[in-house]
Amino acid sequence: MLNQVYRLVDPRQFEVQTVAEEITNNDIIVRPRFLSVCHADTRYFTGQRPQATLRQKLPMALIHEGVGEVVKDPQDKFKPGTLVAMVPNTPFKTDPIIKENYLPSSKFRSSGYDGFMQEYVSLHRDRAIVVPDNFDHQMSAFIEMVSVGVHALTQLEGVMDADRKVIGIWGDGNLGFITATLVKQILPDSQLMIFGRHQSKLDYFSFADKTYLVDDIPNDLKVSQALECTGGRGSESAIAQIIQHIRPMGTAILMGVSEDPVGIDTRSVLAEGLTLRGVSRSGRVDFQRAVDILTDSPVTRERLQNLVGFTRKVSTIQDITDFFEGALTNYWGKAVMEWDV
Ligand SMILES: NC(=O)C1=CN([C@@H]2O[C@H](COP(=O)(O)OP(=O)(O)OC[C@H]3O[C@@H](n4cnc5c(N)ncnc54)[C@H](OP(=O)(O)O)[C@@H]3O)[C@@H](O)[C@H]2O)C=CC1
Ligand SMILES: O=C(CO)[C@H](O)[C@H](O)COP(=O)(O)O
Ligand SMILES: [Zn+2]
Repeated sequence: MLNQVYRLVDPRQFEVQTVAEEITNNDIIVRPRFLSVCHADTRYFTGQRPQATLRQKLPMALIHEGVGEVVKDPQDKFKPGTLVAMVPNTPFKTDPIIKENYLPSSKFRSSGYDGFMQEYVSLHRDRAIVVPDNFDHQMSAFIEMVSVGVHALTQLEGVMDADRKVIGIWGDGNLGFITATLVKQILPDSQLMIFGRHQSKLDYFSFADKTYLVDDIPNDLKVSQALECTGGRGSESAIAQIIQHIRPMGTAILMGVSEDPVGIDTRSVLAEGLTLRGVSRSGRVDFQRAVDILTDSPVTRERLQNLVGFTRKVSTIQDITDFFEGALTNYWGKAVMEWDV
């Protein structure tokens, strides 16, 4: 198949390249419909990754969050027109212990391998998860990020001690909001507290039990377990506050990506017997659990629809560039493009 792939060739510069692709009987062809931007994509778009990383990874199609319509299935199992969420992680090996998203042999789209900004995406058939008809399409575009939140909470469930009284989330942006909605479904008996930098963003977390600005947290406040959803330089102070406010032997799940190493007060981590668990990306099972939670919970779907922040139809390279520039200045919510190239 000859495919048109929209690749970032240099920071802020996209180019369409024609690529010959081999399709096997195990693949399906999907036409992308709604695509959502992750911070990882904006770091490539703006050239915030180190020069050596950019040299190694570009040219590359961005975007690892999206839904599309099945165009062709050689096995006729997916009907043409079926809406599917595309799983960006493509494993080539299995391991009894290491999950697919942590296997070094797996390929992750828009991080070294072409993402979803293509005319057609060829997917191994187990990388497509059917999206129910009653899901909002723009919200469905970021099911990948929901699956990351699901993966984080699944990891927390496996690691944490019996104290689930208070779950604290640091970060008042997209990942914090998604993870917060999931805490309400996965740990419904826990009190949910959000710690953020912007009152106007914290106001969106109306379903949380309590929200705090990070410079106004009571000294004696304690959380049982914590999730860090900040990233960048903000991770350092968020992790420091988590260490200060988590109960002894609590678990902190770290999700925010920082370009430079951040300092951690290991003396306190040791003294209090804390567990720090890193979480990155997600696998097929997390996507399926995410879709199941959304299917069973209309209120979660409604909350996540509130996270659609900036949308636009894109048809040309100029539209794509303008869309990414717009996503950079968008204050609240996910940037979702209707892919019409
Ligand atoms: N592990 C994974 O698989 C994934 C990781 N990520 C990463 O998660 C991070 C967050 O992504 P996203 O939610 O989309 O980004 P957002 O910018 O939407 O949200 C981050 C929010 O956290 C706030 N913040 C910064 N520092 C602190 C702090 N110390 N305490 C509390 N809040 C703070 C930010 O405020 P301000 O803007 O003022 O700094 C911002 O409002 C990024 O690094 C992203 O790359 C995203 C997806 C998956
Ligand atoms: O966003 C993510 C998953 O949804 C990850 O943070 C992202 O894949 C990290 O990739 P990179 O190493 O290219 O920054
Ligand atoms: Zn992402």
